[in-house]
Amino acid sequence: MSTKLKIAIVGSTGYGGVELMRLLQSHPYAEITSVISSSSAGSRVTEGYPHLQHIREEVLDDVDPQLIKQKADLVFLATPAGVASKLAPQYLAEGLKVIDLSGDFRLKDRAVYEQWYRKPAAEQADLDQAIFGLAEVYGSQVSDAAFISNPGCFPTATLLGIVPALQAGLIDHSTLIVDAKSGVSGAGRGASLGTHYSELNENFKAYKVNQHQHIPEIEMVLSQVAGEQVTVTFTTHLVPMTRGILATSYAKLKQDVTEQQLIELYEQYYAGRSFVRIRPQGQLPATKEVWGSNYCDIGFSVDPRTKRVTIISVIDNLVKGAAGQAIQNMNIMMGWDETLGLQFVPVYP
Ligand SMILES: NC(=O)C1=CN([C@@H]2O[C@H](COP(=O)(O)OP(=O)(O)OC[C@H]3O[C@@H](n4cnc5c(N)ncnc54)[C@H](OP(=O)(O)O)[C@@H]3O)[C@@H](O)[C@H]2O)C=CC1
Ligand SMILES: CC(=O)N[C@@H](CCC(=O)OP(=O)(O)O)C(=O)O
Repeated sequence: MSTKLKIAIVGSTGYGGVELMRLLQSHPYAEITSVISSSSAGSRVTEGYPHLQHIREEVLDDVDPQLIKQKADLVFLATPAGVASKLAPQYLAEGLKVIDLSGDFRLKDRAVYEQWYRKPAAEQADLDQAIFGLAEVYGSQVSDAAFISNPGCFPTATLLGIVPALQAGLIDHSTLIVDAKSGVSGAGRGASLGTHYSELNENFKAYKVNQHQHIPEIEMVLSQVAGEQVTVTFTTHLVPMTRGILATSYAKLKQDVTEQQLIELYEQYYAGRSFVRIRPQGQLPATKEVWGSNYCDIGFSVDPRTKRVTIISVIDNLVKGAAGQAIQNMNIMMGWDETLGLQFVPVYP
């Protein structure tokens, strides 16, 4: 390919933005041409992130859509909730492709967004344009898109773990319970009481119980897959580690199924997809086994006593849960192999 796709990153001073910068360095067909900050335009990326000494476009630009249009073809938005709903329509109007990492365009019902995010929702016409970028479930829609709403980190791990079993009619969805744990980088770079060292270290806590904004996103997809309304009990926990999400999903089985049958079902469902790895019988995944990579690893345990299945799925929240999945979506949008620039082996130990 002679000319590379030009990329702008809004929110490049945050964790999602900086992870996009790290990953895009090794993309063969894309190059970063603008890094953008709403609060520090004119300063240098390396002031906040000295590990990025080699970045060529290191002076931060402003969020101005016309400036970005001159410099880029595609914009990643890695901004807090409530920002992309205003910026994305402006970038789309300039003819830019947009991939939003926030929750602003995932929930198609404005009232549901406002209930869970407690912010004004995006306009309905913009919501209708945005394709929910869970490629392993909605692949063909992603390949036709110019505007992608990247899934949330917890929904990515949870949905990839549950969807094949639900679609095959193997689980009673009214019994679904999901227990999810995240490393602290999931909360972004900003300091807060709940995430500073002495609150987090040697500690393990549940948060946003029955109030997490990812509950309606998980229910939206599971309801589409089941063809009827699905509700879940979903509890998030903060773990004193930097990266990683582990989701444990429990459900009653509707029929006798062995672990080997589940493995075969999932391998079939994800055939041709590069980033979901199904573990062999008796092996359950851990967060370190996907650290720094775009993989989602899934393992099963069936309990014949309770007739329940336990599904464990793990991702790196900043890669498959955010920047890596966003680049995977960019690759699919552009008609490229989904693995371009993402063929990392997890960092271990
Ligand atoms: N961290 C994670 O694991 C994941 C995060 N996400 C989502 O991705 C988005 C980014 O998350 P993350 O990088 O962790 O968050 P951070 O808090 O680390 O960074 C967000 C960045 O957004 C920029 N920003 C803030 N306000 C505005 C504004 N009004 N206009 C433009 N830019 C603004 C800030 O940069 P500046 O002040 O320089 O403009 C800031 O650096 C969030 O919506 C988050 O929920 C999704 C999946 C996983
Ligand atoms: C550890 C931690 O605090 N994680 C965040 C993830 C937030 C996020 O990614 O939010 P959106 O997907 O809605 O943009 C949380 O649980 O709220």
